[in-house]
Amino acid sequence: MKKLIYSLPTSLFEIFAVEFNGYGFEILNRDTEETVFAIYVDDKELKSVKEAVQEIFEDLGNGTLILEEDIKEENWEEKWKEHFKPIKIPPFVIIPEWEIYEGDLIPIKLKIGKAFGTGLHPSTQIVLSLIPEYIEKEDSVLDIGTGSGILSIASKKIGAGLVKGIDIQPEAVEECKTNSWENEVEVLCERKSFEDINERYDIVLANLQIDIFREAFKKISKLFRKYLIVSGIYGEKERSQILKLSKDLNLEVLKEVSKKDEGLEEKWYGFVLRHSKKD
Ligand SMILES: C[S@@+](CC[C@H](N)C(=O)[O-])C[C@H]1O[C@@H](n2cnc3c(N)ncnc32)[C@H](O)[C@@H]1O
Repeated sequence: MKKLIYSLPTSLFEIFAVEFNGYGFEILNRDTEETVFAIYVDDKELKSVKEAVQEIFEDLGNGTLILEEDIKEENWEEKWKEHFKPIKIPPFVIIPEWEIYEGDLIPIKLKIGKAFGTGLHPSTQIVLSLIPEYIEKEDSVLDIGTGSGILSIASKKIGAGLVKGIDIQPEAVEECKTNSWENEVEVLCERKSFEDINERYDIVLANLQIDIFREAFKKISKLFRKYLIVSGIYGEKERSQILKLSKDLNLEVLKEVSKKDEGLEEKWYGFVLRHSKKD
C-alpha cells in the first residue's frame, strides 16, 4: 500500500476531485491558497492512479506530487475509519458500513469504494437535502450517474417506488448494488448511459457536470415528469449556463440551493426544475 501526497491550488481541488471521480482522499491541510491531500493506493494500482492524477494535473495546468510513502497494509482500514465519520444531512445520516448509528436520522450505510458519492461532496449533499421535499411516496426515480448509489438509496428510504440508478462506470454499478444490499433497499443498479434511456420517470436526479448538461440537457429534460434535480454546478459562470439551458427548454426553476465549500472561492449550486405550465 502506498500513500501519495499531492498539493494543488485550493481553487482547483474540487474540480480535480470531480474529475478523479471520488476515488477517496484525505485532506491533510487546506487554506485559501493550497490544498494538500493524500490518496491511498494498492501497489498494483499505483502506476495507473499516478498516471490518472498526472493527466488531470496537466489539464488543470497545476498540481504536484509531494511525497510517496509505503504504509503498512494493516493500517489501511484504520486510516479510512479515522477519516470517514458520520455525515448528517437531515433527515439522513451517512455512515460507514462498520459504524452503528442509534439516533433518529435515517441511516445510509456506505462501503468505501472507488465510485463518487461518499457524501462528502457538496454536490451530493445538495441533492440529499432536496430529496425529502420533492420525492413523494411511490414516485419513480431515475438517478443518473448513481456512483455509490447514495441518492438512489436515500430516495428509496423515504418511500420512492421504482428506483433506477445508472452509471457508465462498472465499479459504480457494483458499489450501487452492494450499498443497496447493505441498506436493505431495492434499487435497480444498471450500467447504462442516460442517452440509452427512453422511458420517463417522475423524478430524475442528475448530479453530473456542466459539460454533460451543455451537450445533453434536452435529452435529460425528456426523462422526467414531475421534477428534475440538477447538481454538480460550480460557480457563477456554470450557474448562468444552467439557467439559460433551462429557460431555452421551458423549464421552470422551483428552487435553487447553494453550498459553500470551505476554502473554495465560489459556491456549488443545485436546482429543482419542472416543465413550465406553458409547455
Ligand atoms: C458526480 S458523480 C455523482 C455520484 C452520486 N450520484 C452523488 O451524487 O454523489 C457523477 C457520476 O456520473 C457518471 N456518469 C458520467 N456520465 C454518465 C452518463 N452519460 N450516463 C450515466 N452516468 C454517467 C460518472 O461515472 C459518475 O459516477
